[in-house]
Amino acid sequence: MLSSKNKKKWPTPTQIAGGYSDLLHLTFAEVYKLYLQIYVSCSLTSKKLLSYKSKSPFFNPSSSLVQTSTMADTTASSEMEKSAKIFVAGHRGLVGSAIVRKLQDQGFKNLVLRTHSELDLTSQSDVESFFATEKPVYVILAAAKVGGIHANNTYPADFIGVNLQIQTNVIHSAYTHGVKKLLFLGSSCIYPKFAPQPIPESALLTGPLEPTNEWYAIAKIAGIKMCQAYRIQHQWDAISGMPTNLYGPNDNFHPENSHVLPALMRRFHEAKANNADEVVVWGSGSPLREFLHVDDLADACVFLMDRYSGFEHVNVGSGVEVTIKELAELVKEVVGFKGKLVWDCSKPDGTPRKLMDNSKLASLGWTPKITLKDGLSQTYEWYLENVVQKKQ
Ligand SMILES: NC(=O)C1=CN([C@@H]2O[C@H](COP(=O)(O)OP(=O)(O)OC[C@H]3O[C@@H](n4cnc5c(N)ncnc54)[C@H](OP(=O)(O)O)[C@@H]3O)[C@@H](O)[C@H]2O)C=CC1
Ligand SMILES: C[C@H]1O[C@H](OP(=O)(O)OP(=O)(O)OC[C@H]2O[C@@H](n3cnc4c(=O)[nH]c(N)nc43)[C@H](O)[C@@H]2O)[C@@H](O)[C@@H](O)C1=O
Repeated sequence: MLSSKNKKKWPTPTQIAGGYSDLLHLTFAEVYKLYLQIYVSCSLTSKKLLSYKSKSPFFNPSSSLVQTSTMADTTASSEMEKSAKIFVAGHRGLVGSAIVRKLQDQGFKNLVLRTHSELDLTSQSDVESFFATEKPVYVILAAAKVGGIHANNTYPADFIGVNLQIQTNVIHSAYTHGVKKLLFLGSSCIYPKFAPQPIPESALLTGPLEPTNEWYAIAKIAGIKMCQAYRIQHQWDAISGMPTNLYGPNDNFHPENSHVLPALMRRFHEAKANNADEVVVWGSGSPLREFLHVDDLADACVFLMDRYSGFEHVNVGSGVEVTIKELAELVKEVVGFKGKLVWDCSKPDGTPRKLMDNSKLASLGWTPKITLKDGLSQTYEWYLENVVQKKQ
């Protein structure tokens, strides 16, 4: 509310109209009317804005609404019970499979898992009856339409549509059927193309997105906002983690639709196997990317489920970035390809740099463990055993 103290400092309408009527070549009455219109409209807007600000955690995280609604701001979290039923959505993907490994390592035995063909998460009625029947206690949402720069750029309708459907169905049904806590996973592409580096969580919605993946990014931003909205309105414990570029076992090694790291691993491997002289790499090689091994991400996801219950999403990165050229040289070395690199500049570079600011997660007590070099060697071994040998 505008205080009466502030109001008294304003000149009276008569003073204003008298002072400006000559200057503006208007009659005293015209200036007086104009002033009153501006004054009324400004004070109404201020009142509306101040009333919104006093209720909104975006403007005022310590507002009374936030204080009385325990879920809207950060609250104490408790560890997941080892016997609790946990639904890991997308358990056969890169992230979901790593989360299942991590949970099993930690002694969680009551996991509920469904393949895409057993449960299509884009079907609202199927998701609804799954939750009604299974009644999981915790949900980790790692099912999504995912792909690299080419896939994102080529299938924008799928990337926005499928992701909005999956996350809306799962988040809403999880809430409706009494799930205790849900973790939603977004991606570093939610941030503006030219965000400050390293990118803090607060950079969300501060500038235009990278065009090659804006459709996917908009869906992911909607997921974060949906979790926040359910926290505010329903005091429900939905949290969001934003992973950087990931890699590891069970990645997608498709030649066009995958992310850069698995794409290059496959291309270098096939070039080596075929004694090729050169390998084509997309773009200029100058973009910077931060890579995190998926086992580190899985560890962070379980950590967040156990220890974090906050309104704001949390970045999950490695803190280490390389240029695409450096990455290509590293993958080439790990695979043992001896030929040369050729750059295809007709392909998009995407965002020039996206290094996450990981200080929030670090301050909670989590840090990554796997170096890029070790992670690459381990992933290549996995690729040889699980993709190459299975084809033969
Ligand atoms: N990979 C990366 O570099 C990054 C990933 N992330 C996020 O992590 C999460 C997981 O990604 P990732 O593991 O890489 O993706 P994957 O493509 O490896 O796995 C996605 C999983 O979701 C399942 N899925 C897709 N659509 C449906 C559907 N309609 N119904 C049921 N299941 C479905 C897939 O099953 P199926 O294969 O059978 O279709 C698959 O198991 C996503 O939210 C993604 O945004 C964030 C940052 C980086
Ligand atoms: C995780 C994140 O991943 C996507 O964003 P991205 O980081 O741009 O993803 P990318 O791994 O596909 O490319 C990284 C860089 O690498 C270059 N590059 C070289 N050669 C190949 C190549 O052969 N394949 C691919 N894919 N890229 C190549 C490529 O030109 C680009 O400069 C989002 O769409 C979205 O999915 C998302 O959130």
